[in-house]
Amino acid sequence: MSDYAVRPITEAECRPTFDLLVRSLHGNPPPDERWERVRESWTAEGRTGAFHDGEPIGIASSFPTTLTVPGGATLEMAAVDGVGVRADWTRRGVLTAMMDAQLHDFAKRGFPVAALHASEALIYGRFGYGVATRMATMQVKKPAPLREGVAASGRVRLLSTDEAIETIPALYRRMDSGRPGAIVRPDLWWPIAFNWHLYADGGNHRVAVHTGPDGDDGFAKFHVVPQNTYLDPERGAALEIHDLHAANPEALAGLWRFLLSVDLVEVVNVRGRPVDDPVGLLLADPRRAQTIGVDDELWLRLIDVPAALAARTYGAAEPVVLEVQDRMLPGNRGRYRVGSDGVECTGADADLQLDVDTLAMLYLGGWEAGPLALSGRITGANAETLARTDALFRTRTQPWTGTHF
Ligand SMILES: CC(=O)SCCNC(=O)CCNC(=O)[C@H](O)C(C)(C)COP(=O)(O)OP(=O)(O)OC[C@H]1O[C@@H](n2cnc3c(N)ncnc32)[C@H](O)[C@@H]1OP(=O)(O)O
Repeated sequence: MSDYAVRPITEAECRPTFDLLVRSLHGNPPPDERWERVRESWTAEGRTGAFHDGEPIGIASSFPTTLTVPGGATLEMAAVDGVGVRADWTRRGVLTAMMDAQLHDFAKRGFPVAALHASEALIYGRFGYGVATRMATMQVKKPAPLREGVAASGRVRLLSTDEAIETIPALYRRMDSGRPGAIVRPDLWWPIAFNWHLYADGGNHRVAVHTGPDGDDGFAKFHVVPQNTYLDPERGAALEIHDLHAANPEALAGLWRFLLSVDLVEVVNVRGRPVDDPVGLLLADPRRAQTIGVDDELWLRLIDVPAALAARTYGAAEPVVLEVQDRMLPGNRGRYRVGSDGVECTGADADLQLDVDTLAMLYLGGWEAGPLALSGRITGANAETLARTDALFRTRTQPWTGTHF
């Protein structure tokens, strides 16, 4: 029998579990004033803790949102936003116990999918999470003027902290990209993930908004980091973009034109962009923009495989029969016939076998079946079956979430 208990946290346990999370990520727990700004975002609902003698030793937190899937439908999603185990309790199965409790809780509450961003890539595959979207890190070296003829006729203005907190959530809501992988940012996301960084003690980020003919249609949150030193006093700063969303090509170009024009900056860095981000194509000299890394973004967990498979659309191809394994949620095990006319459970012979984490990788269209087979994640398929799988699962745009949680 274990010497800790895993259970939902109470309201009184919100702050100690938040502090535990922050400490597990090597941060400093917030003083009272900062805690006041985020406490409404960290309620007891959806938070599972591990306790020893009444003291929290682990936390696995989540909030409800929705995920856009290929074809444009949205699915209720549990967003796992904070996982940590106290350093003196690690590698004793605390996370495993919390994940088990959390997955069954999500199933009971009717979430067909869950997702997270992983601090390390070795942790979550064992619990059935697979990398469903990837993100690019890009760097633009100045000077980097836009290509002649790029339409960027709108205006960009900087917001005060209060204006940003007031206006950006509504602007983001209006900019539904329809891209597979996008999520709704619920009210509780903003204080903890966006507003927090606008205050001097949280990062001093600035927010720029683009206005086109129909009103505000894009924004960028950024932060300028000095790079000058005693021996190199004139070195330009690095401008780091933390959140960039545009409703149309003109807004995207207008925001980039502004960000690349900020004085005393020699380089603009941006993480978390879609892997098909077009910034290089906007520039007169495309080599000024480089993709310097591609990382995993959204780790997706299919909680209810039949419901998730049925929610998305598929390309035109003959059906494939997938045989799915799931160690933690055995109800998902089985064979599914996936075709352009829909999905059904079947007793037919399987065309290929895969685990539920690999199915999550295919699900939003972020991976081709070939590399998944070459790496042993898909078994039993010949080249024709893999081509058919791609024709069914491939999406028009690369999936991208663009919201960190
Ligand atoms: C969604 C998010 O919030 S991501 C943030 C995750 N949190 C952090 O990174 C904070 C710092 N780390 C921690 O708090 C903890 O180390 C955790 C949460 C990552 C892991 O918690 P633990 O209680 O140690 O995990 P647990 O003992 O259940 O380990 C389960 C398995 O995963 C493995 N594992 C756990 N963490 C890691 C890791 N960081 N790297 C490699 N393997 C790991 C264990 O070795 C174990 O493997 P086994 O089943 O083959 O023996």
